[in-house]
Amino acid sequence: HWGYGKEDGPSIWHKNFPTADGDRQSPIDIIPKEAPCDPNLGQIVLNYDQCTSLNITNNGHSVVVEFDDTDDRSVIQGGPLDNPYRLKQFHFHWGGKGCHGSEHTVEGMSYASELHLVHWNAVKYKSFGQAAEAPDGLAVLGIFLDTGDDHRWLHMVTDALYMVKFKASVTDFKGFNPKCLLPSSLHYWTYLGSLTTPPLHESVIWIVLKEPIIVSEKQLGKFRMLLFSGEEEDQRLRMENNFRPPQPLKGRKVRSSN
Ligand SMILES: Nc1nnc(SCC(=O)Nc2ccc(S(N)(=O)=O)cc2)s1
Ligand SMILES: [Zn+2]
Repeated sequence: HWGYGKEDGPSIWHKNFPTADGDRQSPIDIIPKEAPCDPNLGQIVLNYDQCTSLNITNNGHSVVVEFDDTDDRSVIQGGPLDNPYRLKQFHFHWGGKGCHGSEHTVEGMSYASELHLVHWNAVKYKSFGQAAEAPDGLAVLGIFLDTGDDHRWLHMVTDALYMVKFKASVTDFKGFNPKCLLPSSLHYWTYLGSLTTPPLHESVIWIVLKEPIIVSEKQLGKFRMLLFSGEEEDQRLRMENNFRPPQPLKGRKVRSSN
């Protein structure tokens, strides 16, 4: 199976997932001066107030908070999107102690971590799985995490991490509204890309916010107590550096909201 190690990491994924060498792979290095402002790009609108988080789980690659996506309760719309996209889950990517772990980079600079809010086009497709294989099926909102003071709400996620230390563990996680994890500005870059982990489907409209949120080293450290490995496995592989490096742009244009 795939992972982030020497034997099963991003440089090997192409063997089982040939899409890894495709023309619209993610993440990418974003170069702001090569991402012109497009006046036709409206603002993005997030309606998360009725959202229903269900559980938090360690899937062996990241920690994921899943939502009830059986109706249009929580959606993202506007910006580059032609339809509202339904919130399905959010998860994080992070580095090791002291080194950075974001997936997108900005002029070669990486942040400490990156939060991905994953949405799917329930107007055009009947299921997440079907949308995940369509060129306009998914919209992922990427938010950079930088280090500084404690984030006043992130503790609600980090306090639950001890419950999902091992791969395949899951615990209830109701009533969490991810709106509290947004930065003050919703200015963004957008481009056509892919899932950043296998199956690497080229089905994502990426919306990456320019302004990072600030979390503390202590809060980030709690993510590193998670394990890639399951309770029954003997080796204790600490979950860290679960990020894919930037991929070739292959002529794609990155646009900027104002
Ligand atoms: N038919 C299918 N069902 N499910 C899948 S893939 C499951 C899934 O949500 N994968 C996923 C992988 C990476 C990302 S990410 N890091 O946000 O690009 C988001 C989501 S394909
Ligand atoms: Zn992700």
